[in-house]
Amino acid sequence: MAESPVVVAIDGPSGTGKSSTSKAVAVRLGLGYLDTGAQYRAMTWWMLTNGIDVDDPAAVAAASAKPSIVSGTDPQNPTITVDGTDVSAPIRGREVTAAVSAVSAVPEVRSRITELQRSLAAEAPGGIVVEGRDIGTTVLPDADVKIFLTASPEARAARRSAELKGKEAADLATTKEALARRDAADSGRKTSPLAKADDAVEVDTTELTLPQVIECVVTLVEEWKRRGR
Ligand SMILES: Nc1ncnc2c1ncn2[C@@H]1O[C@H](COP(=O)(O)OP(=O)(O)OP(=O)(O)O)[C@@H](O)[C@H]1O
Ligand SMILES: Nc1ccn([C@@H]2O[C@H](COP(=O)(O)O)[C@@H](O)[C@H]2O)c(=O)n1
Repeated sequence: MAESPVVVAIDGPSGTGKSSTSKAVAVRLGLGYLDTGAQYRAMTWWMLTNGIDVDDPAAVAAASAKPSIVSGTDPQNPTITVDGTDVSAPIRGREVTAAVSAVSAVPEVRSRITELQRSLAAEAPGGIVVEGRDIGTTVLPDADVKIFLTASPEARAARRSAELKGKEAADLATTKEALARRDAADSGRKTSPLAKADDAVEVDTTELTLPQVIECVVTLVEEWKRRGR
């Protein structure tokens, strides 16, 4: 008999390893993968490209229904398009990163993107790993397994700097400050802030390698399956 789908929610601040872990867990367990940060980045890219003032919540709200954002959920090849254009590269740029917390704080943006996330999760045939900031609390409060990843600010800044080396790299202190600023904005917004769900398992990844974090999450999902779903 085919196994029923499992829905895994992975939340946490920036640079804690959500994307790397979620993708690898999805591949290991044969699940879909959804990067919800990419959807907020895609919305932000569209606002910037279309000359919308991202610091004007009313202007962002009024435009938020316009772009068509489509996410592909194959963990081996996650995709994101806006009005048919592949935006996977530009959404990672400095301009989008600096503006995304302002755009994602707008309630109309969140309700539109939350709707997309819920339909993708419901459509995933064998189950899905969804990563973000509010998946366990708001988007999928009934997720089967909920994880909240953390890591020290130093470890997160070091990881991000290593990742950006040779691209848009800034010094470690600047990177740490930028991460702290984004986390503060994401945790402090009124609508659906970054938060750990009461029933999420917190995993501090500061002293763990990426393969150890992946193993830990796979074990939690397998334990959940063994308990009889
Ligand atoms: N446990 C770990 N040890 C060392 N490096 C790690 C670990 N987990 C992730 N990394 C590395 O840290 C960087 C950031 O990881 P990742 O993009 O998965 O984090 P994230 O939580 O999704 O960040 P964001 O929310 O900003 O997208 C990547 O280069 C990744 O390879
Ligand atoms: N569930 C989520 C996911 C993301 N955001 C916002 O998007 C930004 C970018 O996320 P990354 O994971 O790609 O770094 C993030 O800083 C949040 O502002 C969100 O609000 N909810």
